[in-house]
Amino acid sequence: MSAARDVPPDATAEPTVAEDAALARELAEATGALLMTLREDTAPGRSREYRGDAEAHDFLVGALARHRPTDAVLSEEGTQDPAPRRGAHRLWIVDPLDGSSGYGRGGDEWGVHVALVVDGALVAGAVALPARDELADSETVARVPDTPVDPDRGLTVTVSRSRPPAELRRLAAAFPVRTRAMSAAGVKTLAVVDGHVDAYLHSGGQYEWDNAAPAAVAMGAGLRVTRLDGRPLPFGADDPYSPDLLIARPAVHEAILDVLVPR
Ligand SMILES: Nc1ncnc2c1ncn2[C@@H]1O[C@H](COP(=O)(O)O)[C@@H](OP(=O)(O)O)[C@H]1O
Ligand SMILES: [Mg+2]
Repeated sequence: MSAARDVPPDATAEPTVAEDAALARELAEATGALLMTLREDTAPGRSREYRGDAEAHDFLVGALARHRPTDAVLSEEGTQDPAPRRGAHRLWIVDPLDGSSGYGRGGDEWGVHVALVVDGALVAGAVALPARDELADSETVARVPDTPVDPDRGLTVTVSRSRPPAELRRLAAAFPVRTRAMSAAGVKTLAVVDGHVDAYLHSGGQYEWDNAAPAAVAMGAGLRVTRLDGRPLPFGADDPYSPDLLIARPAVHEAILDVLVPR
């Protein structure tokens, strides 16, 4: 009997995308539960925020090491040295606690992000918003209907509460724009996925851990996710800086890019 036949057919096979998305969901939910318990056990303030960041990171990265021991991980709270993840075939990009200052204060606009990039392409992700009882993953999220833009009604756009994008003014010159300020990238993204707003627009900077899992869920829902010039978001770069983003259903995405990127 050959050595190859001693190995069960799928023993060395990679997990499927559905298995990776299910793991992302399971770990986002479990990390969120840990953060809910910590929030109940601590007083509002910076100490709760710092403990949330650190304890969620330790739990999530530990769980990934057990479930996917050979995969690389980029976490907001982990090492910023790109060497261990450079060129990784499979790279998990996680934000153990996005919207950490709101978490520290005791609000509900915060979340847990878990995403997987394979050979530089975003393939799966999950976002948990535990204080809002929301959990979504790229495989099971419902498709958003691509309703056309009504130019008279205009668009509702969610933006950072603390750092609203300068591009809003250019949009508002083209059609009526109502803005909805929210904290945390996952909160804003799920507001688009749930149809509460038409688009999430951000500029002025972010990091791959802020938008990888939200982007995966949004793409799973049939939304378009790009930079503000229409190029794809970067994932797996040595520098995890991610300058800007636009998440919207295709008809809205096109209408906004028509304004922002004169063609
Ligand atoms: N201009 C900027 N530069 C760097 N990070 C930014 C940024 N604007 C937003 N972010 C990050 O993106 C996440 C969502 O921000 P916002 O709530 O303002 O939309 C936050 O992550 P953290 O909460 O994990 O730090 C925040 O730090
Ligand atoms: Mg973040």
